[in-house]
Amino acid sequence: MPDLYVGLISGTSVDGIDAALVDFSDGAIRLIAFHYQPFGEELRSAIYRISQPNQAVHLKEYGELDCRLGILFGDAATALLAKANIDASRVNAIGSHGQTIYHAPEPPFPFTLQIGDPNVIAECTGITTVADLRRRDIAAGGQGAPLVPAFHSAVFGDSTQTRVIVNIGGIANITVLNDQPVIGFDTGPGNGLMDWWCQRQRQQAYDADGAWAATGNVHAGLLAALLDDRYFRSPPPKSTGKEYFSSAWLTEKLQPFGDLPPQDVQATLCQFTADSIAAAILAWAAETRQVLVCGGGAHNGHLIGLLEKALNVPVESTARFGIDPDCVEAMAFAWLAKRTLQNQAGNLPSVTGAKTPVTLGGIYPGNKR
Ligand SMILES: Nc1ncnc2c1ncn2[C@@H]1O[C@H](COP(=O)(O)OP(=O)(O)OP(=O)(O)O)[C@@H](O)[C@H]1O
Ligand SMILES: CC(=O)N[C@H]1[C@@H]2OC[C@@H](O2)[C@@H](O)[C@@H]1O[C@H](C)C(=O)O
Repeated sequence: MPDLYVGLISGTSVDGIDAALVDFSDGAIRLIAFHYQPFGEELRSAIYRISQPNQAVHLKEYGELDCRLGILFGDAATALLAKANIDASRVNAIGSHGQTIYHAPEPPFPFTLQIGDPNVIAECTGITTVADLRRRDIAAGGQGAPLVPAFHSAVFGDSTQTRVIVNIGGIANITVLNDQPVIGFDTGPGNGLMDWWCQRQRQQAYDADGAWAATGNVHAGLLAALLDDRYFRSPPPKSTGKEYFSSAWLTEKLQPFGDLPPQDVQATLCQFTADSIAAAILAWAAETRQVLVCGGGAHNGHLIGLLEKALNVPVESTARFGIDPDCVEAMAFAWLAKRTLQNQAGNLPSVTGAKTPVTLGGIYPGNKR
């Protein structure tokens, strides 16, 4: 009998909702269906606005967006199940990450905030919904992120060699898997700054395949300035977000290089992303011969080429292990929901820095009585 869970996430790129239907029966992890529901421009801007550091936000605006996203997450789950021709009553639970609008794990009052009201998701779908999956880890002294390394370990773990999983979303993170406790942390910007520059200069959501970056020249001075940041010098556990690596951060870094051609800036940002990921891998898994990439950055051939060059190791897609690179994060939240319902820990203290493993999230019951 299938053991079905749905995972839902909208990541830091704020492009839309990824929804995955996963079957965990017989100890396997099988993707049954995937659905992507893009956000419209107006919604993206509303999310951007509310996520700005130092932005005054009316509680009404916040509450409405929380509800609106709850409806959209519920719709995405419903569309996913329709695609798979699966009745909601057959799904054990939804694991919903929601949309991160702020991540500030620093003391004295660390917090992280994901919205997309799980009450609404449970009510719309009738399916028990597990959400708010980061804050218990923070309460236990952790960063609340990244959470996906535990899933990477379950799916890609191999104790005979060191394997590194790299997720390149808006922010990038790595997971180091071998016979030692899992290491995992955010390395810094993924596609986020390249996206912002591309949108500003070319009114395009992103630089497809890194083709525009490939036309520019890397500027050594700007590259050095970008890499000169305390985040890269600090050891894990660590996590970051677009609140830190923001457009304001980039604007300040660009200031002394005001007259650079825009394509050179893009080329340098792409090199910066590759170099900051490579430096993290070389610092914590220098021996690795196997690097697997997932997240949207896996489709940026120019970026992957730069990463391969910096590491001198082939960089392959997680597809090689049967997992579509665009589905990994959503599948992870299906997996985390199952852990929570079984009262099993979802965090890895070796990754997040939490004092103990903890069962993550809140449970919002569905309407199966
Ligand atoms: N064909 C492509 N060429 C280049 N880049 C691409 C391509 N397809 C997707 N991307 C990049 O991937 C991004 C989306 O990646 P993804 O969905 O993994 O991010 P996310 O999940 O929102 O982020 P995070 O993992 O930080 O939460 C896009 O914004 C774009 O920069
Ligand atoms: C706070 C937050 O939403 N963090 C994201 C973000 O996007 C990538 C990276 O930064 C990672 O730490 C995390 O997402 C994945 C799903 C994680 O928790 O592993």
